[in-house]
Amino acid sequence: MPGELARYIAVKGSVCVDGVSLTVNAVDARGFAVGLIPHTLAVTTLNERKVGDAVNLEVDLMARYVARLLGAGDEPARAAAPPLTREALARAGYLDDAAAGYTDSGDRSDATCLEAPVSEDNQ
Ligand SMILES: Cc1nc2c(=O)[nH]c(=O)nc-2n(C[C@H](O)[C@H](O)[C@H](O)CO)c1C
Repeated sequence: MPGELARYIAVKGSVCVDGVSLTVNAVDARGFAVGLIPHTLAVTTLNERKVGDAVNLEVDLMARYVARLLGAGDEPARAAAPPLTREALARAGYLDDAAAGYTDSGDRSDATCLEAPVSEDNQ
């Protein structure tokens, strides 16, 4: 796991692996652990992953907001989090779209996920 992502991953928090939302069960210095239920294995490509494969990781938006709020003066943390707006929260599923006055256009070009490739080299 790239070091810059480790700060955003916490037990019981969410992480996206190859686009699949998962719950973090454990974290240590080497990385994090998740459990995979049969449904997830059946309907995603995660059952094709082998030890050492590179995967796409996306960390939780709320974790990045917290890091941003706590990270005054920490430029990487501040840059990683988008501005905290009702629309951004609605896009991420934390607010009802209508209540936020936001209509989903389906356009994810301004998506707020922080992505990083993971390989054996940077674990
Ligand atoms: C939050 C979450 N956590 C897990 C998990 O820890 N393990 C797991 O196997 N599946 C989880 N899921 C469900 C998957 O995101 C879902 O099965 C896929 O996205 C396919 O719909 C979800 C939604």
